[in-house]
Amino acid sequence: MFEALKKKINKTIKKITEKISDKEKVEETIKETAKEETIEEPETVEKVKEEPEEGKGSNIFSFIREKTISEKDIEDILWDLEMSLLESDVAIDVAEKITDELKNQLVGKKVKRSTDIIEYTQEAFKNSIRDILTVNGKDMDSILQEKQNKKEPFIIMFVGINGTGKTTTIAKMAKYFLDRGLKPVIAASDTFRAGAIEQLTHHAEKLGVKIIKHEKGADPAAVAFDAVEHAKAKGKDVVLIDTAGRMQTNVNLMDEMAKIKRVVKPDFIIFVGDSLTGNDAVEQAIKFNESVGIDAIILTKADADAKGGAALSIGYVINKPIIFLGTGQGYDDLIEFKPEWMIHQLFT
Ligand SMILES: Nc1nc2c(ncn2[C@@H]2O[C@H](COP(=O)(O)OP(=O)(O)OP(=O)(O)O)[C@@H](O)[C@H]2O)c(=O)[nH]1
Repeated sequence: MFEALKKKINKTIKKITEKISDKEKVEETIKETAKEETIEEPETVEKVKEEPEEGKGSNIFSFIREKTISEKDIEDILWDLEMSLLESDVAIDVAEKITDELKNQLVGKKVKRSTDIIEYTQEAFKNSIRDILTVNGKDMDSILQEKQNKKEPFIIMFVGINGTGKTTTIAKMAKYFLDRGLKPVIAASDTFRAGAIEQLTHHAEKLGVKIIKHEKGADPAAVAFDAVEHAKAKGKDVVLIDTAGRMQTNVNLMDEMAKIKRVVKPDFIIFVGDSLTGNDAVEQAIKFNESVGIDAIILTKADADAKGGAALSIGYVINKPIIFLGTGQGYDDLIEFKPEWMIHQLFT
């Protein structure tokens, strides 16, 4: 997951370290000290730099003369970084924020050893990524708890275009609530395609979850309404509403979403996007947020996503948190998304 993004970060850290470390000076000092201390001379400076773990060659790193990092030292490298982030489908605002924050945090720093540079640059990266990913929003668990206290069903509406993995995600969420001892019911409100109703029915049967469905072409809001009524009557805890996803630009579709919203007043609206589509997922999220209003994001197919551009950008751009990532086709392939989790993926 996110291997390409991880590579870009490591490459930038390496480039900054090489640029700031005075290579000639290091080589010279290594030779002198090797003579004085009769320590074994390393083959090349690069070799030592490739092994910056504690203890290994640590005396070598201390030979770099103290230096203050200047803007000039890193501007070209940050420019290259920004370009390569854009190539990875990182949104422009996010790519700019990362490079600006790196610049702010690094320029003026005094460094004595290349390990300082590695450490500072890594910290600067982590801080800027943490800032970008930390988006406050409605807390799903607190709302669920409130609804439980009131003995009312928690109503979640899922929006997003076809093919992103919305149906599979609804099934995964049904499993998520089942695993927590809650009783979900599914509303097949994508009545535009018969296939969607069939597919959802298949998942519901496999999970042993009740599905409320009407014929193809029926009013999606009526299906959602019936599911909520069913939940109230049968003491179900959560209503999971599927919706159509013809095209995010389709006015009728957005009207349909607005009608479902008006009729069932969902407690929580989740946008489901395919992380592999990068900037397209971000654009879709913007459109759905503008016309329906969304509370949180689930990004699917993160297991196959090397770029990580959508995961890094989508929450920041629409100012709504990613709450889960889809990581496979199985019902349990859903992980809670936390900024620290992503930082861990990128830096270990
Ligand atoms: N690898 C992987 N595949 C996924 C994930 N989520 C969904 N898929 C697959 O993506 C394909 C599309 O998923 P669906 O759930 O059918 O997508 P949808 O958005 O409901 O699309 P429609 O059925 O066209 O409305 C299916 O083959 C899923 O198994 C995921 O997190 N990882």
